[in-house]
Parts: sequence; C-alpha cells; structure tokens
Amino acid sequence: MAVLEVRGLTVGYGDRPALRDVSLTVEAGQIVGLLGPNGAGKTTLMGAVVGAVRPAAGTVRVAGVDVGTHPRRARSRVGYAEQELAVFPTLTARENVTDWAAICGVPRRARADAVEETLAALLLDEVADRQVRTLSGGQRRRVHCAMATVARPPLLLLDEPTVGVDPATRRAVLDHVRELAATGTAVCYSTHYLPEVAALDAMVVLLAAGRVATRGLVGDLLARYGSTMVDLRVADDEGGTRTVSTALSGPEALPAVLHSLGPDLGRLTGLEIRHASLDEVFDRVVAEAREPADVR
Ligand SMILES: Nc1ncnc2c1ncn2[C@@H]1O[C@H](COP(=O)(O)OP(=O)(O)OP(=O)(O)O)[C@@H](O)[C@H]1O
Repeated sequence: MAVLEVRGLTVGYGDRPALRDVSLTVEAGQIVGLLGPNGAGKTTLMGAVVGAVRPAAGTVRVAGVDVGTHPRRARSRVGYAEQELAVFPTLTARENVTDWAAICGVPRRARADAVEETLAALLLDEVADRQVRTLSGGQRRRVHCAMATVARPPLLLLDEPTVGVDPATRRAVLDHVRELAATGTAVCYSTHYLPEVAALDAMVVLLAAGRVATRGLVGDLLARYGSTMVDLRVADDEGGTRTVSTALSGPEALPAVLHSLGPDLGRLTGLEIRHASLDEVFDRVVAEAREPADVR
C-alpha cells in the first residue's frame, strides 16, 4: 500500500521553481533515500508532505489522506525530523520525547514503554535525564529524531538525520530506521551520505534542480550508470603523485586515455582500472540532469 503518494508536485518560491512535476510513492515498509545536491528540493518536498509548503500544482496524499484538503488529518500520520533541531533545551531528553509522544496521541499507558524503547534504540538511555541544553550536538540530533519516531507514525520523514553524528551513532540511527521499516513504517530519508542509502538498501530518488533525475535501487543505478574508471597516477614536481580519474568506455579506449596525458605520459607511475563509485555515479547523473538554464 502506498503510504505516501506524491503526484505532479510543483512548488515555487516567488517565481523561482523549487520542485517541478515531481511524483513518487513510498510503500509501507519501504525506505526511499532522497538524494540531490544542495538546493535540489529535498526539504521543499518534505515541507509539502507536512503541509508547510503550498504547491502550485500536484497532489500529496498520506495514508490516503489529501494534504491539500485535510492537512491536519494528513499531518497526524507523519513523523518529521526536519533539518533544523526542534528540541526544548531546558527539558531533559526523556521529557522532550515523552511530551512529544503525548502531543502525537500515544495513549498514556503505552507512552512510557514507547519512550524507553525509542531512547534505547537511539543510544540515549544514559543521557535521558539530562537537560537537552547540556547534550552534545549529535545527542541533540538523536533526541530530535526520537521525537519523530516515538509515536510509530505510518510515514516517517527524516531530513539529514545523521549530520554531525559519530559513526556508532550513525549505525544506531540506521538500525532504528531499518527496524521501523521492518514493522511497516514508510520512510523517506534525505542525506548526502550515499553509503547510508546503500546500507539501508533504499530505493533512491535523486533530485536535481527540482526534478527527479533518476530513481532505482542502488545496485540498479550502479549497473545503469556505473562505468569503468581508470585512475592514472602521475608524478608531480614536488616529488608526490596526483591521480587523474577518467571514465573508460572499454579496453580499446585505454590508449586514447593515456594519450590525453600528453607530455605527462612520461611521468605515469601507475594505473588502476575499477568500477565507478556511487559518488561518481551520483555526480554523473546530476551533471546530466542539469540543464544549462539551471546552472547558477
Ligand atoms: N523559504 C524559501 N524561500 C525562498 N527560496 C527557498 C526557500 N526554501 C528553499 N528555497 C529555495 O528552493 C530551492 C530548494 O531548496 P531546498 O531547501 O528544498 O533544497 P535541499 O535539496 O533540501 O537542499 P540542502 O541539501 O541544501 O538541504 C533552493 O533553490 C532554495 O534556495
């Protein structure tokens, strides 16, 4: 079942388009990784899903409820951790999460268990009784994330939830997201860290300049756009080496690639042929999606 259904969504800020004819669905239990360079429209899309941004065209439905016509009912089905932290600094971590659970309608008898489970999942139990203003940036972000997930909403929107967190915490956030998806939560997860999307085995929706540039599972995208790369290591004047990376269409193209080094060919110290990384695929798709008029 589609928990989030976005159809033909177009949003502008003044006369500046931020989203153009974007459609996507997130099914129950599915994780969609929303990727795209700065300004691609990821936050705007989430804003439209929670009814904070009014579209110029298109529709958004959450669990079958139209955001345009029933914004409150739709909003009550969404847990949203926006990019900006929204935590009460003088309340403890536990109080923040408990109060939010109450606001979201988690019944009183189930509240304490839901709060403790969520705090534990995000490795916050040891700091749960400290005022949030005394916590580190990464801990605060986890409290913010816990507030979005504590009510187990049908749809979870996480906007760059791992910014500034350490590797152990990142793993905890990813595990928590995976567990929620396994119990049927539909997740829309925006990030600039491509390995996270791969670790979540998410369906990638890549936005560029307000449009869906491509979509697919990570493996499919690598197969579709991934090329063979050659890294040429060339000695520089300072006694070090620099690496020149180029896409290689096939073995027969290698002489031409070497030739392109010109006089530097005599300084070649090594070469390696490898598959393109996810980052290189991402750069290529974004570059191909960008229209001349979009370059600013
Ligand atoms: N409140 C606003 N008023 C005017 N323009 C805005 C506003 N919010 C966003 N924009 C513009 O809309 C476009 C999309 O911005 P958005 O924040 O949705 O991108 P993003 O993909 O989330 O970027 P980032 O990766 O930097 O978070 C950008 O060109 C941005 O400058």
